[in-house]
Amino acid sequence: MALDTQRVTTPAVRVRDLVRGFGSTAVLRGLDLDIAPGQFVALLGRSGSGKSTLLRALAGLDRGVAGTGEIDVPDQVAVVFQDSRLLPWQRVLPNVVIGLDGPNADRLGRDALAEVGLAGRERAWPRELSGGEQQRVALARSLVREPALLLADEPFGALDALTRIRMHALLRELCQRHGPAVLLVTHDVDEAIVLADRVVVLVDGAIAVDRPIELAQPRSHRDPAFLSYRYELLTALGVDAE
Ligand SMILES: Nc1ncnc2c1ncn2[C@@H]1O[C@H](COP(=O)(O)OP(=O)(O)OP(=O)(O)O)[C@@H](O)[C@H]1O
Repeated sequence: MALDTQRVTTPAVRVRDLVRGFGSTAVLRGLDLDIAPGQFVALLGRSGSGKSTLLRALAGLDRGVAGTGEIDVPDQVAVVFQDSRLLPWQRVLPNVVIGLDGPNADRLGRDALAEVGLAGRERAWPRELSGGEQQRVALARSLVREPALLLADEPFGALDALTRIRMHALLRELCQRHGPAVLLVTHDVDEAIVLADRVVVLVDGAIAVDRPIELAQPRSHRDPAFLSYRYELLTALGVDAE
């Protein structure tokens, strides 16, 4: 019983008093953030506010940077960036299962590709895929590892508006099925409201707004409640939301 209680209350991500800077410039100034297991959090902030710095810190990618504070993340963390970072000299399937051991790796990779709508493209080269398809492969490569935490830095930033909308639905579906905690960095307020259980806004190096999005899925931009979240978040970002 005590163990169960502990499991329910232990966050997937726990950040306390995180300070990160470059030279004399402080970027994160005592940031606190918890993300519950399976929770989808979108991170908004103005350009240069430190969103990628936070994500890189959580991913363990910034060891050279001066900083203090506590960061607890699960062992299994996957990261998706704006560009797919596929190896151009490897076909699609080997890109998905790269670094994966065991006799089932190829089968798991094929299943993951089918999940992202790319069954039959296992032997294609990355250059033969569209930008959206390459991001689908990047998602398959992440999810085949069943991460407890998915970190995504503007994963749809380079895609056209229609592809972006399709990718939103896909990401939401994949996350519901696989259940990782998610931290999605985005510039796009609507994307944050469409996808996230909770939206946090980074201002002056700390979380200034932490807003649960209490709308059923799928979410409509025309819903008055959607517009009210948009107004609040744009205002927090210092954008004239009138
Ligand atoms: N390796 C680095 N060396 C020096 N300064 C850096 C480095 N990485 C980031 N910075 C600085 O830290 C600040 C925050 O950068 P970061 O990339 O985290 O912002 P961001 O919120 O992700 O911005 P954007 O939305 O434009 O991608 C910026 O002022 C940036 O110039």
